[in-house]
Amino acid sequence: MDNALVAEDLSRSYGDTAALDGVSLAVERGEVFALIGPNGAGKTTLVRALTGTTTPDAGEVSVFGAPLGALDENRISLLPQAFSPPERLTGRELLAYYAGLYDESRPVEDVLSEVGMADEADAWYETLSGGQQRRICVGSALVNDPDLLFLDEPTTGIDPAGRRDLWALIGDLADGGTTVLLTTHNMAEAEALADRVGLLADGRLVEVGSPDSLVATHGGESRLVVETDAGPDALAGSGYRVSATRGELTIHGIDPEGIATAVRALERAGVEYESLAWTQPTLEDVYLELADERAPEEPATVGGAQ
Ligand SMILES: Nc1ncnc2c1ncn2[C@@H]1O[C@H](COP(=O)(O)OP(=O)(O)OP(=O)(O)O)[C@@H](O)[C@H]1O
Repeated sequence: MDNALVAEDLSRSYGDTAALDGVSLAVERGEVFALIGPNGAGKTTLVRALTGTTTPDAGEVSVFGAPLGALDENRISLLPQAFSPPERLTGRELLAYYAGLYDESRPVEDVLSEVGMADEADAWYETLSGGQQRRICVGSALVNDPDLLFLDEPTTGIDPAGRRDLWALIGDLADGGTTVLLTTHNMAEAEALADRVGLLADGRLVEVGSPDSLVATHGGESRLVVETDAGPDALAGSGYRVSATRGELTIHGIDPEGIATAVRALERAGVEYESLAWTQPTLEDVYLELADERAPEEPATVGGAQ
């Protein structure tokens, strides 16, 4: 396998906190790998250990087959989560400043247009909106045309249209052979971009797989969500597994071909509803299941097995 990045048994503690607890990971060349996990799981620490911006207590990192210390810095780039650029510079000047740090760099104008900032390029960075600033930050990570790009929460604060533009840009970079490792709290982002997703929890990589395989293994069942004031007993005796939250009944385990029958059961039971939505499990369900961010919700079984 042709790996861009290999980490073996990385550990990093801050006092009593084990931010990384034996993380091993390999990312193939040209792959987009998304790290997800709750606040404090260790994602930023892992990115920092992989880029040499923090030194792990134990473990090894190699990039393009060489130890991190021997790497040509022109080949990698990091968009950190927190970015404090020099003050009193415009977006264009900032990108030119970062471009000047490399032996070879891309034309600043090209990068400005890629991140959608060509029109605001002459405004001072500190006067830009949060999302516009984040776009300039993303641009600063692209000026050296890296082979391996680390993006720590790249789209935080960016509006939905801008986020889609950045997803397209990241997709294009990957299609062009750039390896991308990103962290995100946006599961749609991970699902849209990543070839593989790794879930970090308490400093450990607890699950790695393609979005589809993770959803198939951990996502749970398809379901029909009914917007109604009816309670969970409304379908008693029907054999459906039903759970209720305020204003909603969820009928679990409904495949597309079972939708019509479930709707007839609702009508037979006299359940009045505002809307119906059939949903398939997503990466968000996987996340909630694996990261255990909510108490497990056991659907009440009404009237026996379906
Ligand atoms: N410089 C530091 N000093 C002390 N503790 C730290 C430091 N950096 C990280 N930690 C701790 O290490 C743990 C992992 O933090 P990290 O920032 O890597 O998590 P994260 O998954 O990136 O979180 P978030 O999603 O909130 O950005 C946390 O408990 C954090 O408080």
